[in-house]
Amino acid sequence: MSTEAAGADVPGGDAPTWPAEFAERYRAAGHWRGETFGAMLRERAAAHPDRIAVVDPAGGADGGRRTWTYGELDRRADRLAAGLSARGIGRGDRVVVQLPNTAEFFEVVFALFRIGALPVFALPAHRESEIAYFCSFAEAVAYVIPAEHGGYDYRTLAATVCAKAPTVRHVFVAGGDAGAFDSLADLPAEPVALSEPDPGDLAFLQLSGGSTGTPKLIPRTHDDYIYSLRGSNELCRVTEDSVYLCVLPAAHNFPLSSPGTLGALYAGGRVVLCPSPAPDVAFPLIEREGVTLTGLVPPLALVWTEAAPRTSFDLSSLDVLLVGGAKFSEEAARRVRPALGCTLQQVFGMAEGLVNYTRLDDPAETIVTTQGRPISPDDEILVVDDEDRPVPVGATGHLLTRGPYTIRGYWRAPEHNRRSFTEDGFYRTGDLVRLTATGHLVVEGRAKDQINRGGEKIAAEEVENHLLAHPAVHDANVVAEPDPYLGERTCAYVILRAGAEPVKPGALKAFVRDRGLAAYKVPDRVVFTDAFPKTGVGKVSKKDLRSPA
Ligand SMILES: O=C(O)c1cccc(O)c1O
Repeated sequence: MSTEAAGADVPGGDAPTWPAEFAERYRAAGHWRGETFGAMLRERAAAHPDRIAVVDPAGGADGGRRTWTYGELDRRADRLAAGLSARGIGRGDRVVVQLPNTAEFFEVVFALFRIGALPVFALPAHRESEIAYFCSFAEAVAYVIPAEHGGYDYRTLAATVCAKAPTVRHVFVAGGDAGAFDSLADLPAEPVALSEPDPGDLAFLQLSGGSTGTPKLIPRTHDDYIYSLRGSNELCRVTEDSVYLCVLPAAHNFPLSSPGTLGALYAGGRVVLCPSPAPDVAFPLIEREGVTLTGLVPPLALVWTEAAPRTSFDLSSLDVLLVGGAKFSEEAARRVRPALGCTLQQVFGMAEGLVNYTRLDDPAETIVTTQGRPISPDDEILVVDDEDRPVPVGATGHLLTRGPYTIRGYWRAPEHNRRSFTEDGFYRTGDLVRLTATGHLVVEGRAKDQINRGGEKIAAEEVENHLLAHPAVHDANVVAEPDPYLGERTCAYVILRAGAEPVKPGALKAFVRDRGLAAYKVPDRVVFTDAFPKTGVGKVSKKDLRSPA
């Protein structure tokens, strides 16, 4: 294994990795098989070059349907890899990829995999604050954007980011007018010989929902991630006949890997990119493309469940609906099969690794009342109290986990890693769970300071820091409050400076938005207060802020 790229457990490495005896065990068990993403696509393309890999319903030159076969995706990845190499992008380089659900996402990502460069998976919703941070922290050499998407001009964002992050030498624009930057379409070149990365090398950096002021980067290897895909495919029964509809942002870990687009491609199946999660966009695609499975966050699952009984589109090809990202209420879960005519599969996962699924043949009660069990027999689960002592089965405690596809540390974050991992390498998920007698996990809440806004994770501290930058703000605390649709929304409790100019809630929200924060992180509600409730030792009690009663 190349210790440099994988970040060995040695001083100077970018991130801790698995100790040798664990790596050996995971290899011996057949979990890590020495596959890489680049070789995976090459093999699939050789085995079935003419089978369709990717359907982009609006990606054609005329705005119509565009399809790429495995052969074409493979050729495109090779040609783009050659073009990117010619621009000096090489092994281990970081490239921030912020693309919507379009076919180019896969062309770019597989080209980077071929080079051994690391995509950093940003979301289309991210703005200057997040992107400038990812680019600077990751010392990214390039940044890939659409020209425009959802009425937003990413070229303007890129100009700001470049001014703040001097390591970014290239901005590549996929589709549309590249403006001052380079068009992705101009890059492809005659394929060149590139040496395959090692399966133990990092493949990409995924984003953490996090609970700290700055998002953390998650280093995933080819070996570990491909194992999670293979395991997911087995549990979700993904085969070459599967058609996965990618509704959520393609870069997010859930639609990427659980089993997601990469799982579908691994199986030789088909990926259909959904440009919008709205039923009037997704339902016609399900009918036309014969979609067999998809993944949704709970608020979208509610919308689909309500819309399905009234639709004139034929949804009968849909076998499995995965729901995850936030807790799905039992009542909503019960409505899935009657409304959509498919099997619900709950998934409780995290970009750091561990993914749990209800099994397709679990009893109906288990499927609606639990968040499933781990993919792997080698996923180790501990449920502990505040002192790290195991709680009895059935009691609620902190979820700790270690296993063949769960990271041993964040990228370049040694101090944070000391808090987020135990000495023997268990990841402290920050989730509160209980285990049922059948070994299924039930998510009961969370201990980390995070808001889960319909599946979008928001670190309270990150938003608080932006509020604190306002001249009239003395102190701020951001907490979750219940929302019937999102599950949770954000509420910012703010103490204004004595004698400061009066400021309205709307002005504070606008202030945060103007600082370049993704819109989903802007507080839904701002409440002014004179004091925060305190705990016994005088710390702010977020628990009491959450339930003012
Ligand atoms: O991050 C998540 O919320 C998530 C949910 C479901 C499945 C996953 O893989 C995830 O990473």
